[in-house]
Amino acid sequence: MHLELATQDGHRKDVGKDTRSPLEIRGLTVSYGEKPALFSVDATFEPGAMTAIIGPNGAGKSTLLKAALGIVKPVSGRIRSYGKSLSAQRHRIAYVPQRASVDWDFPTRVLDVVLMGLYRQLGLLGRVRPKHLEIAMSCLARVGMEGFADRQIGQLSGGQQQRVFLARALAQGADLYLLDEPFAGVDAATEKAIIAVLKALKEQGKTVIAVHHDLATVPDYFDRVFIINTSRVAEGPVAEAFVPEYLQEAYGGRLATAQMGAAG
Ligand SMILES: Nc1ncnc2c1ncn2[C@@H]1O[C@H](COP(=O)(O)OP(=O)(O)OP(=O)(O)O)[C@@H](O)[C@H]1O
Repeated sequence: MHLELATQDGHRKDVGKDTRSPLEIRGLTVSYGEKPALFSVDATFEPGAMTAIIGPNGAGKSTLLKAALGIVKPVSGRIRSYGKSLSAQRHRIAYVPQRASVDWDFPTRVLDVVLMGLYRQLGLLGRVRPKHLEIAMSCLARVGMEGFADRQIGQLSGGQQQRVFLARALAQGADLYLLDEPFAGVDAATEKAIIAVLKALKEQGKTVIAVHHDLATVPDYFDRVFIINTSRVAEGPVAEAFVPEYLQEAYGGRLATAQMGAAG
């Protein structure tokens, strides 16, 4: 059974762990044109774990996250979250999109981006109260960006932008965090800061699923991997699934390149 209490800041506090899979995918096929981007994918993500989604370029990793969020419509398949339909659980899922997919010229303050994470609490009128500002500022502090609240997002570095989007996800107080290449184009300090935040979320029993490219850091950062190349190749704990046999199957001759990319 799963119980939730509302804390003073309005965030949910879990008093009993939800042991149901935060994301369960069955027979998922997605197609943008004739060739499927995902074909008959099954996946059961473990609650409270950090899972890396890995696979070569064009393998369908981003598409898998987008389908899990209902952003792209599948041709067929079923997606459940914590035992219920996606629409019933959407509020429990936070998303940090690929940085390249965001329009950074849009005139928005850092603080406003983070406040977007509080959309459920702000309600239809969107009236921002002191408690909302407090939550937003504390989320910015968690990613080391409290000094940038009044800046325009377009004026930030890539690493700073990524931290702000993570702060927005934190403000949502979600249980499942989906991140699309959170370390792409960020500096080493930001990468360290982001991984620390993600590990802290895991300590709180949250689930983290991230599309990840750097194979060298998989064992340090993640508990589990989901390896994909249009279809599922392997899924499991790093020690069992992150092995040459499956990596070779997914990357083929591109494995050497992927590893070199990871090392460099
Ligand atoms: N909006 C779109 N319209 C048409 N084709 C698309 C679209 N988005 C993705 N695709 C295609 O679907 C396939 C899977 O793309 P996706 O971005 O999910 O892969 P990926 O594994 O995340 O790739 P990468 O590692 O290069 O980011 C690719 O062949 C891509 O070209």
